Amino acid sequence: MPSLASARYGKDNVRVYKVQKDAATGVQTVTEMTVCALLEGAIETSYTRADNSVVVATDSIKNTIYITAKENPVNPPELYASILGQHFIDRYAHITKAHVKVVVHRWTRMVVDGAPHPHSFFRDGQETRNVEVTATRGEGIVVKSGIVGLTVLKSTGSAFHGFVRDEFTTLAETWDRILSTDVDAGWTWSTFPTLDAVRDGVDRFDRAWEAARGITMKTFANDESASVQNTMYKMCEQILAAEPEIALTNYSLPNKHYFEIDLSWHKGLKNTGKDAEVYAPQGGPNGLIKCEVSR
Ligand SMILES: O=c1[nH]c(=O)c2[nH]c(=O)[nH]c2[nH]1
Repeated sequence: MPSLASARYGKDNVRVYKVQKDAATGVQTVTEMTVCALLEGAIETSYTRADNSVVVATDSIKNTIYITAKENPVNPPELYASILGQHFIDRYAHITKAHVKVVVHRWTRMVVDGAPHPHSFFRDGQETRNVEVTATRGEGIVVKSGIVGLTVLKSTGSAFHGFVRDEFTTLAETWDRILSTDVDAGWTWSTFPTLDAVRDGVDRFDRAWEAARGITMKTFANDESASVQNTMYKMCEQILAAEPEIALTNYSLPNKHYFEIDLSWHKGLKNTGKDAEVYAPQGGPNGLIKCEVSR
């Protein structure tokens, strides 16, 4: 006899834009985000017995996402996601858990003739600021923050040697290689018992995002990297040190390979080792290195 092992449902890919207008100065500030909200609770009968009386329509969930954005701050995204998640478990007695994901897209203010423009912005890269919140009745609010899609490259200052050599190995050891990745970094906060606890000291979220972004770039740039594994661990250690309320940090980093090209067949051109200048960037396969570091 089959039984429903788990279920959640809601609205995904809800695109939201909010503008804040400073009437005194005329300066406008914009936020664009993509929101997903999924609910769990006593909803089994909607799956097993066609009982829609327990279903908050996904259309209503979408409306709630807009209304919550209108009536509350959308920054920092950790606060907006927590307000939205808490709303669903407060409002519907049979909903016990709400999962909210917010992806914030970059709109960076233009500088025109040396001055910040009051209402014009540009997309400076595909990097997003991501937040995943789970609000559970009686258990508080779990918040995970992150950076996704920050593409970085260093042209030297990276090595990889001393790895296992056996009959499966063709890779040469290297003391100088290109290192490039798309940063996916996360940091999970100690569970907040209430929404008020999220609100108290709300500055922690922007501070941590700035710190994590800075640590990621500075460590990537300055570390004489022995491997992706070791460099990412150093990043995690520093993020934990920067914010006492962060319980866990994680990275997931593709190793985007750049292969040397032997051009010696053409007029003896030297383009390998210390003479390497022209490389072939690879699509795939790529390495994929992950870790989580807790206190
Ligand atoms: O930093 C690296 N870590 C690896 O595990 C690995 N494996 C590989 O082929 N190249 C690399 N580089």
